Amino acid sequence: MERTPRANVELEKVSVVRKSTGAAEIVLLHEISFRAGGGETTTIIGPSGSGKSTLIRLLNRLDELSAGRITLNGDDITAIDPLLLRRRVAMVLQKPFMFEGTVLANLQRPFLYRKETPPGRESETVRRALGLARLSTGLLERDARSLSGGEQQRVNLARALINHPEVLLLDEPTSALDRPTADHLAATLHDVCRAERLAVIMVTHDLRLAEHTADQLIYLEQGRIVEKGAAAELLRQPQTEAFRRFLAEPAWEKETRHGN
Ligand SMILES: Nc1ncnc2c1ncn2[C@@H]1O[C@H](COP(=O)(O)OP(=O)(O)OP(=O)(O)O)[C@@H](O)[C@H]1O
Repeated sequence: MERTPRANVELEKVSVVRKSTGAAEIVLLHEISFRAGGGETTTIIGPSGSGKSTLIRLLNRLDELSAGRITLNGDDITAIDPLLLRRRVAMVLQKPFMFEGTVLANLQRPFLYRKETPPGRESETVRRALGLARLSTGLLERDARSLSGGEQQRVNLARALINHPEVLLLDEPTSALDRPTADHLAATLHDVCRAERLAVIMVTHDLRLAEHTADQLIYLEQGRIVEKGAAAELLRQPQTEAFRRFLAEPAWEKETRHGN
């Protein structure tokens, strides 16, 4: 079977500055630097409005940076065609999004979009994607919109993985799911990341998800990295008062995203 190449995403002093409604400029991200490697999960946490979604959206060019550089295996991502980039850097959003039609039609969608022959229900491509997302083949003919939230999020994951991406971006992947479903998805993500040697970069408010899946943890406040390091260590022993306070807030993992 095809082996996904080991990815290496590197951000060097990445800043994002936008004009606010007046003439003033606002800094959404300030000189963010980190490396995310294949087979590892990098989890980004921080208070609402700290820039987490902006950061993750830079990585497949849904947003553009103002300064600095992002490379994928050494190549500047601005030099990669955005459609090709999004094939290499797949994304799963907070709310599952299902196109009209069956689960199979949803999995075939990326191929049709690129005007390629879609893989059939018996193909290795479809079976592999279902297997990675831990979905049963019995669901293939079901109307995708009739599935439960957890099943839909797994179809999203299967659709994201069907093109053998090198990087998987996840923006609050469990926030629309109940606790047991979220825990199952977390276990799946952990296994997929290791098995496919994917660089997983995830934004979450879910402390359990961070504890169970993160290798590297990044804590953002007001667009700046406040803490960065091995997740298990940082969660056990925060280095800054700001992060300690954030972790101690009882409500932070229950908070849901607004906007975007
Ligand atoms: N294009 C833009 N122009 C001006 N301000 C923006 C723009 N996009 C985002 N912002 C602001 O930048 C800040 C960071 O937004 P972002 O969505 O990245 O935060 P977040 O950490 O993901 O927040 P949450 O956890 O609430 O989703 C917010 O204050 C937001 O209102």
